[in-house]
Amino acid sequence: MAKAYERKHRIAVLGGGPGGYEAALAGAQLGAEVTLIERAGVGGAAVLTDVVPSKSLIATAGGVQAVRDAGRLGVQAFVPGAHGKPVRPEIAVNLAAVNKRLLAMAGAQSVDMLRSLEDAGVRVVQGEGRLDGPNAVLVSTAASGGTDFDRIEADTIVVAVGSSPRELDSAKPDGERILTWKQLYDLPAIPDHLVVVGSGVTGAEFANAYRTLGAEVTLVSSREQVLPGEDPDAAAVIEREFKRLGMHVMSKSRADSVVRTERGVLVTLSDGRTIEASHCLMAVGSIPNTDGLGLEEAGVELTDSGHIRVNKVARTAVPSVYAAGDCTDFFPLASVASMQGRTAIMHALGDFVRPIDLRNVAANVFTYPEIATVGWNERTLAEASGLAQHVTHTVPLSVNPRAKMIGFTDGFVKLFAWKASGTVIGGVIVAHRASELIFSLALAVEHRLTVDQVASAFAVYPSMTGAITDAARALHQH
Ligand SMILES: Cc1cc2nc3c(=O)[nH]c(=O)nc-3n(C[C@H](O)[C@H](O)[C@H](O)COP(=O)(O)OP(=O)(O)OC[C@H]3O[C@@H](n4cnc5c(N)ncnc54)[C@H](O)[C@@H]3O)c2cc1C
Ligand SMILES: NC(=O)c1ccc[n+]([C@@H]2O[C@H](COP(=O)([O-])OP(=O)(O)OC[C@H]3O[C@@H](n4cnc5c(N)ncnc54)[C@H](O)[C@@H]3O)[C@@H](O)[C@H]2O)c1
Repeated sequence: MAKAYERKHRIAVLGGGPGGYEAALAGAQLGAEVTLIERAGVGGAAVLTDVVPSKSLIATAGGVQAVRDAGRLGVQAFVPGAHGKPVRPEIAVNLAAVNKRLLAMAGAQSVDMLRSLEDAGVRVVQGEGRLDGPNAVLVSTAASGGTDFDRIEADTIVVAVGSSPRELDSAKPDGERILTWKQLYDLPAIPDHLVVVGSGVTGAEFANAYRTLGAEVTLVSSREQVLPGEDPDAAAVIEREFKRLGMHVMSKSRADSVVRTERGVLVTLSDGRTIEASHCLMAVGSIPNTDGLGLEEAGVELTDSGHIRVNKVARTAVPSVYAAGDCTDFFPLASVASMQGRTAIMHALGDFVRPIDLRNVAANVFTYPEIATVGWNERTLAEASGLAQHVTHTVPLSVNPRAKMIGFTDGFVKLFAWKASGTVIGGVIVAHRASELIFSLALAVEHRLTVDQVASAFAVYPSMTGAITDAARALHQH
């Protein structure tokens, strides 16, 4: 057998979502022999069932919202009714057509990604994989015409198997009326009344989108405020907006059970109250797909929740096994999965590696308005109180000229900086398309710019980014 340095480094990647995809591409780019094993489709849950379909549905809801908001700018639509009296036309959404469009888009993106892998020289094997010790993967390929078990030996294994919706025994999804977020795209029409259980990011995004598309929506939120993981001021703006949209928000309420009735569903809360509705979406979190993968047998350490423990370069407790994405104990975000996948391979192959700093991750909640965040936040700063002192400033969008012009003033830009040095350490933007505005703050946080450096960059006039430079200017220390 050739010595390790005389032959190509062999990499086996388990799972083809953002984590596995990026790992495989990076491996091929660095000259390794890469095999990627995927049981469903390249792109993973991110492309096929989670990020791409949900953000496409939200884009349609955004279209509806834009038509409704046009009145604020003086745009009116009417058709002549009886006796020439103007009648307002109704907005109609053909959900079957919307779902068809977004599933086609997701499928096409998966095919594009498969082609990119193949063009890069990655061998893609369709099948269900599991570890056979720290240097081999067993793949069941019978369903796709291969041998029952292929054994792929590897110098490095990257596990990127993602996660699945958490299911409650007392509220089992049936794919028709009681649904996980993966089953929403079979709906032929907008539900009459959708109960959304769980007000984390997934629940909040879907509740917002379906309400905007015309469904009656009840959001069952176990906490005092929706979006408990977000900046409290930002979550308050969203909750206000939900109520303005006519959503029923039931705070401090837990769903005990959800059952089918003749006409729909019956949701029973832990305090005994009940809600009758046509459909129920369960958005109560995820569990990692790490069961039965031979991980612990190979020496890989898991947390109590079944997530794979990894360090900042995505390495597990076993030197030859790395892990990326939702199956790890890092943030469950597509961008983080990709970064972990790339970092794992660069580390394994001895290339330049920058350890991942979770604090610098930019994230976005695709509600209307959106909440974009990066860096330190009020909670992490409170936990670290006494260690360091910070200053903060908030600019409401109601004073931003561009926001006023486009008729959208419900939001703000909040900046955090160290008091002594003026270094920007975090920010929150609540705005229409906040996801497109946060990058400037992500750059500032990642590269430790000071508030004065941010303030001295030109922002276009008029623009929402003007609120970022305004906030930075307000934090100038003299
Ligand atoms: C509704 C929703 C919306 C979201 N929106 C966003 C967003 O806007 N932005 C964002 O950054 N994140 C978003 N996320 C999170 C994002 O989807 C995940 O962080 C991302 O999918 C993680 O990528 P991954 O590579 O870890 O796993 P996945 O995308 O889950 O891919 C894992 C792959 O592994 C395969 N697999 C599993 N087990 C095996 C096995 N034994 N053998 C072979 N293959 C296997 C699966 O088939 C799957 O294709 C959203 C999540 C949800 C639920
Ligand atoms: N825009 C995005 O980037 C995006 C979108 C969706 C998800 N995600 C990722 O997925 C992660 C998980 O988000 P999530 O919302 O799916 O899960 P989550 O675990 O963050 O939220 C689930 C919520 O459901 C509540 N809950 C649990 N059981 C309940 C019950 N019986 N009744 C009422 N409420 C109950 C929990 O208290 C929790 O607040 C996010 O942190 C994010 O990283 C990202």
